[in-house]
Amino acid sequence: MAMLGKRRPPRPASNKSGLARQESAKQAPNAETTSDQVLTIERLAHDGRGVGHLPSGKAVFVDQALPGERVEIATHMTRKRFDEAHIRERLSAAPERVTPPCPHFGHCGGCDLQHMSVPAQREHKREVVRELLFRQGISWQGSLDTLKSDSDAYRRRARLGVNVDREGRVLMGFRAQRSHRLVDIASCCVLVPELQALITPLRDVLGSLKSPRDVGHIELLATPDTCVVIVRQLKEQPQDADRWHAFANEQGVALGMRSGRDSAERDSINRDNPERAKSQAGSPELHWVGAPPVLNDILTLPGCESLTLEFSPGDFLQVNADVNQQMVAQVIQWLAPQKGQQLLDLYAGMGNFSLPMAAAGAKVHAVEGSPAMVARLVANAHRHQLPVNGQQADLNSRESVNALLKEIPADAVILDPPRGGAESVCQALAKISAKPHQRPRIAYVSCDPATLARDAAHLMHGGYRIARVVAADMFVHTAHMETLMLLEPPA
Ligand SMILES: C[S@@+](CC[C@H](N)C(=O)[O-])C[C@H]1O[C@@H](n2cnc3c(N)ncnc32)[C@H](O)[C@@H]1O
Repeated sequence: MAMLGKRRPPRPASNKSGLARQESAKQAPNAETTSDQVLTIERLAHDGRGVGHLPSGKAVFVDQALPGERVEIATHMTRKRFDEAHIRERLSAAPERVTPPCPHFGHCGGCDLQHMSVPAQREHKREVVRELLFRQGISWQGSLDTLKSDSDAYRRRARLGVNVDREGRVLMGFRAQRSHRLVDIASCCVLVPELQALITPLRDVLGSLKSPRDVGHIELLATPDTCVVIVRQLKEQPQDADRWHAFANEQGVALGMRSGRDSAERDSINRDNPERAKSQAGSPELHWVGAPPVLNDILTLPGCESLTLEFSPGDFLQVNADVNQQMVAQVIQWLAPQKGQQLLDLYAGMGNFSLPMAAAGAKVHAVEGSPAMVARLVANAHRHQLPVNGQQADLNSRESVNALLKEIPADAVILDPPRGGAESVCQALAKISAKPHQRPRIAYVSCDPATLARDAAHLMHGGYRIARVVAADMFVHTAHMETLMLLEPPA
């Protein structure tokens, strides 16, 4: 169902815009007042911006514009090959346009697609997958369904920046799009309800602090049994500590403090994972106020007892619990592990795929880069008495990957890499020197369809074929997505 045509040269890991390459940019002089043009939007870019063309043929990426709309634009950035603009006046509206549910949409950079209906967002994401595969010479003619949740209030983890402006007002929120400017928020409709309920009390406590300037950011996390608030306190302030303790008691949340200056330490495994690197790199040690909470994720999958996975605050956690369970169920359904089959779970984290696969009968060898997460994964498997072997390895290293594939001949492989993808692993799997029918089936779970397409092309050049593709709407109202792909070895 997927045809492999002439292949374009591999593209670098995508930037968020899906544009071919970063170019030097110039702020358009007086763009706000002088550069008004009327355009018809032709299509959506990967990041959800509308794309139109000036009479000269130059492309323009327009914030919050939808295909078919006529818009008068104001250019805010000019580049050599394209401009970037926003809508000055919308002259017509596309049928997919809806009123954004959040009052902060357009200022806050947390969401980029709230002006589109959710079905249209999902169609756009499916198109992105098809197009990125096509760019790698892969024409996917098969179905492309979407795993989705009924609720848009999905985000069980968030990091809110804190700042004090020139007038002395305390701001708490997310960064504006393509900017470091903090947007003050009074609500956030994509957070799970337990975290939404903390926004006003957090604003109140921040407003009552003697030194709000000494708060860097606040991390929020909701598990099935508890809510966690971790405060990054840049300088210890004992008088403010009391206020935080009172907040934790009133709200019934577990409170952690990271106080003091950043250390210079960097966790090398986080280099490929900017989100986690940001939240962990060099942060001072975490101190719990009161007893440390036990953080659990609970997987309830069809035909399987529920599985409890314990984790620590800095660990990778799939942000949308409902869609995550559907992804795990999908991978189990595709690989249909038989008793005794050997499975390799690569980029295994705390065992989100390893444990359910072992519970379904497979012998699992799980590989993860972070030593702390390997320990967590092994402990989680041990608690459930499941046959999971944990190994720490850098899966970007060709030597490690080649040794691993030689040592553990697998019936099936799960890949769930960070945004940079799993190029070394896929290049090695493409060259594996087993008889075709002994080569493993591969379930690839990706958070960047551009690197997935690149890696799928490597596998197809090694004889693999794409059997199934599914999009997972893990991050509703944003241009981010997960994509699942099943690749079969040659018959
Ligand atoms: C997208 S997460 C997936 C985790 C897990 N499969 C899950 O579903 O929760 C990617 C994982 O890859 C790990 N990782 C990042 N770079 C790595 C590398 N070079 N080698 C091995 N693991 C790496 C991260 O620590 C993280 O746990």
